Amino acid sequence: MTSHASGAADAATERAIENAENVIPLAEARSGRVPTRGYMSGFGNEFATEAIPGTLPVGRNSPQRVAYGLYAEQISGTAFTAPRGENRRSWLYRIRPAAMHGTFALYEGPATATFHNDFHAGPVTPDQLRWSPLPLPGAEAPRDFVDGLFTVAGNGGPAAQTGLGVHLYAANRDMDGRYFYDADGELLIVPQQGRLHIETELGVLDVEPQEIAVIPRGVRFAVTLPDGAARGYVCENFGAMLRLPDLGPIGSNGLANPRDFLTPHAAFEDREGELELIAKFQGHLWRADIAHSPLDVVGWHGNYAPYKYDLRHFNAIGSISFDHPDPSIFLVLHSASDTPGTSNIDFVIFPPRTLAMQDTFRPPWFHRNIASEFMGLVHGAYDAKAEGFAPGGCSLHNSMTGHGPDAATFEKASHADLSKPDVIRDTMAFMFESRSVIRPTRQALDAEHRQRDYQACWSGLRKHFSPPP
Ligand SMILES: O=C(O)Cc1cc(O)ccc1O
Ligand SMILES: [Fe+2]
Repeated sequence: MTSHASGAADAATERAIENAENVIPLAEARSGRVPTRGYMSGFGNEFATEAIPGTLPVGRNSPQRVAYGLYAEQISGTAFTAPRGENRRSWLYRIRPAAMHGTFALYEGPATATFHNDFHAGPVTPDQLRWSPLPLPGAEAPRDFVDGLFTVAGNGGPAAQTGLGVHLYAANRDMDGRYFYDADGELLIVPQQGRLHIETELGVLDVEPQEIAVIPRGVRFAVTLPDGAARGYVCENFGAMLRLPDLGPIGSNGLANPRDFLTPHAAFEDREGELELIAKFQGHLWRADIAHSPLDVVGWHGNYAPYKYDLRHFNAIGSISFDHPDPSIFLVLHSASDTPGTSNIDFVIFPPRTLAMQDTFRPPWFHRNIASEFMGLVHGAYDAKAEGFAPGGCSLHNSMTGHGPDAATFEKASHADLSKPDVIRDTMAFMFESRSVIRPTRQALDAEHRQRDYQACWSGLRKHFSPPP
């Protein structure tokens, strides 16, 4: 595969390529020979990046002829007339426009049955639910990132443009010659095991467990697995794009800091062949032939772009007096709803931190919330669950369903020595929280890896009541 200069390139183009100091071709990126390929720092910034210098037009977006014979194409992620502070769009300068592909037909592959938005219209159980990790596929039935997706739960949908899909992935095959885009939702990818090398139209994201990747609606990408196998979680956001929360009295720093969000430089491949484009559109998967790689954007500018973030950079803020605060202090990103303060999705993490609160039950309290909570564990142990919540596993506590520390955690924390701080190391749990009930899918309820005895973790809570005589 060559990454630049197709046979049709004219002499000026060849010269520009030879002289380029900033050429970051996808082939080299893929080979790992550009380890510090580099990202651009900031959240939602107006970025400008070109893999071949001179690609971006100056002073306009759509000149009569784009440099090097490229096509100009806009991708918008918000309404044209959205307020300036929320408006998201990018201009791509590419070898061929996104319009060029074969006719779509419904996809018929492993993911057809497992990756969808059928959030089970029937009665939804108010029980607490928990699952062990999704097993990795065997060598006899390899799955790539798309075919390895398994929908656990969700609400709303692409037609309503609100809600979320909660998916797991377990994969052991590269997407080779196969490209995917999701028109239904923005994808928040939370790797749990194995690195992901994500080549997108707008550049390459390399993510490892404890980092996240966000791919906006519509952006084409392919995933390869440097470690041979990978497992993790995906939140498909049907609503407003994820953004950083306001900080209120915390001030101008803290939680996830904007400079730690990284957007890739432009990188492209100039590849032709019998390739495949998979689209997710209105809850179904579609497939089309495509005779060239759609990852052919040589330069782009704008604020609609994929990014990654290392959760270990999260600046956790907590109580330094007493009481365990609400988990909203751990909010990384949220998708707003039409009701102020009530998110479509809150993405919350429980990172390493020190608990020093006095006269306080330090782990999460027993509670029932109006919001619904899907939790996953990327690494280590979670401080509300002594056993059973394994890395790669997940739990679902829907609206007004009682939950909290298991019996072992309650006994231990009720008698802990509070004169010393608890230094919680080596942990990374997270929550996709939603204002609406997160409806488990039929396949998740029936799955072998569902822990049907989950409620037993609270059955050992003894009666301690001893009223005064
Ligand atoms: O259920 C959970 O473990 C998540 C959670 C954590 C916390 O510290 C307070 C409330 C809450 O829902
Ligand atoms: Fe909770």
